[in-house]
Amino acid sequence: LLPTLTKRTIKMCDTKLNGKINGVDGKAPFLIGVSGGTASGKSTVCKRIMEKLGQVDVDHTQRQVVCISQDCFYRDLTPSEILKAERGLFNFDHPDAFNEKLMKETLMDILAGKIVHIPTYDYKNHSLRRDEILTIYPADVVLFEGILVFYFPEVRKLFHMKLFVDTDSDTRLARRVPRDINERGRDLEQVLNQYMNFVKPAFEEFCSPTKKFADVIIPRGADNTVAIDLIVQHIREILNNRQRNSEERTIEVVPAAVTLTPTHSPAKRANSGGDGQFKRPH
Ligand SMILES: Nc1ncnc2c1ncn2[C@@H]1O[C@H](COP(=O)(O)OP(=O)(O)O)[C@@H](O)[C@H]1O
Ligand SMILES: O=c1ccn([C@@H]2O[C@H](COP(=O)(O)O)[C@@H](O)[C@H]2O)c(=O)[nH]1
Repeated sequence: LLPTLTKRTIKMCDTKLNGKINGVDGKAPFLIGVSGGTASGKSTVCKRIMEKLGQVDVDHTQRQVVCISQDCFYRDLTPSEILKAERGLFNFDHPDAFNEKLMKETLMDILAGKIVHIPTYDYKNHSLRRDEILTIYPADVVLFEGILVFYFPEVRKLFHMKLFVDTDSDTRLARRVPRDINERGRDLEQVLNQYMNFVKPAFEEFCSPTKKFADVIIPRGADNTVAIDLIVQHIREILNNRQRNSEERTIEVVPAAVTLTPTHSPAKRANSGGDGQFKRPH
């Protein structure tokens, strides 16, 4: 006797986490790089995008859009470098300050649909906080923001879309000073010295030249609501298309607990090319 079959429609790459892989079934997340000088508004632009896509109040495990800061990929400093950093003599705006390998590997893991764990960054102590780990769950859209996200070719080529937040340097300095004093434990003299010795020259040498790689340049950062709305609209269209494509790729399968011989399987007959393999509908 054949068991009664319950047909169930699943997506091609149905997985354990919320029934989806990368948020978009069987597809890598849409990876967006967001660069720009210090205090240009990168994080604020990302926050606006998340807000407009209705993500801010969503539980972390369920988010369709997530944002990661490149600052979580600063490399560990040697003891002598820590001493330099404490005296304001370490260049945190130079590409060598970052762990390029880990950055690339983590983004590749994200693109492969893996859950990744990254430490947070402690600006006061110039070090990664391995006691405060962020868990990044698979999402449909991943924003990766930082001053040098387009600098490293191997990282740059992973992005599906590249944004550059272009805010003039006076405005950036005027925003960095209070932020670093209020949030990052600096005093005025330290902020200005670091800016003149490292931040400004490194911006000109390493960050600004990467603007040419951007698909979209956002003048005035988060003030530019027109640009942000257009980007959000574009992301929505991409997500809708991917969703539509994944629905077209659905197949019918038999519940795993039911074992059938191929010739007697209505489900198989409906989807089989005669070789016992399920086929995608055309
Ligand atoms: N459009 C804006 N108007 C006023 N303040 C802003 C604006 N965008 C950002 N800021 C402030 O400037 C500082 C730096 O912004 P942030 O988004 O953190 O820049 P980044 O991520 O590029 O370093 C923050 O204190 C933020 O609140
Ligand atoms: O220990 C540190 C690490 C980094 N910085 C500065 O941070 C900015 C990058 O962050 P933004 O949010 O893009 O401004 C970079 O310019 C570094 O100088 C630091 O001061 N101390």
